[in-house]
Amino acid sequence: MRLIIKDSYADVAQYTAEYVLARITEFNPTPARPFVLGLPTGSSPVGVYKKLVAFHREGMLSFKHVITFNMDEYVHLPRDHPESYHSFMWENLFKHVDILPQNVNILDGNAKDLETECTEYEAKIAAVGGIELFLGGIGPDGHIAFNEPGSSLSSRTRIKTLAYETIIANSRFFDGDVNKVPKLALTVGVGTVMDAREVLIIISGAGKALALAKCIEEGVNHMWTVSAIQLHPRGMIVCDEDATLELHVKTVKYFKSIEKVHSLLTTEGSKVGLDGKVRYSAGSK
Ligand SMILES: N[C@@H]1[C@@H](O)[C@H](O)[C@@H](COP(=O)(O)O)O[C@@H]1O
Repeated sequence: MRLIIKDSYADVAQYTAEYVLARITEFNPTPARPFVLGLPTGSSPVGVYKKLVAFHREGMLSFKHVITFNMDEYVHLPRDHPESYHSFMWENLFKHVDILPQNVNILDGNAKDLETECTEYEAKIAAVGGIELFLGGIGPDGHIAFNEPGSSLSSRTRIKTLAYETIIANSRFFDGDVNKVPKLALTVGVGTVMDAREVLIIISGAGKALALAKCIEEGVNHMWTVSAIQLHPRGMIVCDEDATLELHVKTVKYFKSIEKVHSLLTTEGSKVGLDGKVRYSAGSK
């Protein structure tokens, strides 16, 4: 697993958006071979979405052949409620880019039969060949999507009762009133996220520091569902310095050194040696 540590949230957003841009660009999606992208809501991806919109406006990125699947949605919150995840996604990303509405998939928390809605969601993901890249965030208790502590690490899309801690955390979007926060949600499972060919989790702020430490320095554990990423062949966490507060200095230095060596292997980085000295200048043999 890669842990990329950036100075600030702004750098996390920039890095993640550039990563998504690069992956879609190199995939070169077509109608017959679309790029399938998993997406989160919450404050963590907001800066990423702003950058993706900017790339689109600059003509660098098209969503024409991108199919998206969102992670989750509240149950029985009207779709047009300002805090529904439908509203969030259209406001923050979809209405600003050229995605085809029929390519947007968000669980319907008002479906007549919620269980069927979940089963069909999994079937839809499978029908388009699975998810290429799943972006995610986490809650302070280390949950991905709405996979609260204790969720099975092989769980699939289903109805989930929210943990009290999550209800409190999300009350900031509902006038600070816990009573207004829906208590149930539909969510992809940990297994659904981990089935993606690549998983990138954004973690920022001191409030997520304990969860990051549990995920990086301890074992895979259903009480910190994000830790399942340790088993993923292409898992990556992009975090800011604040989120590293609970990590050992040794851990932070280790992952930073890995990224330093990694950047040396790229064309740009290869001009500078591990000692920081320029090995050759552009144009030299
Ligand atoms: N279901 C969502 C998660 O998918 C999200 O990762 C989390 C963190 O939100 P934020 O990024 O605002 O901290 O919020 C909710 O619980």
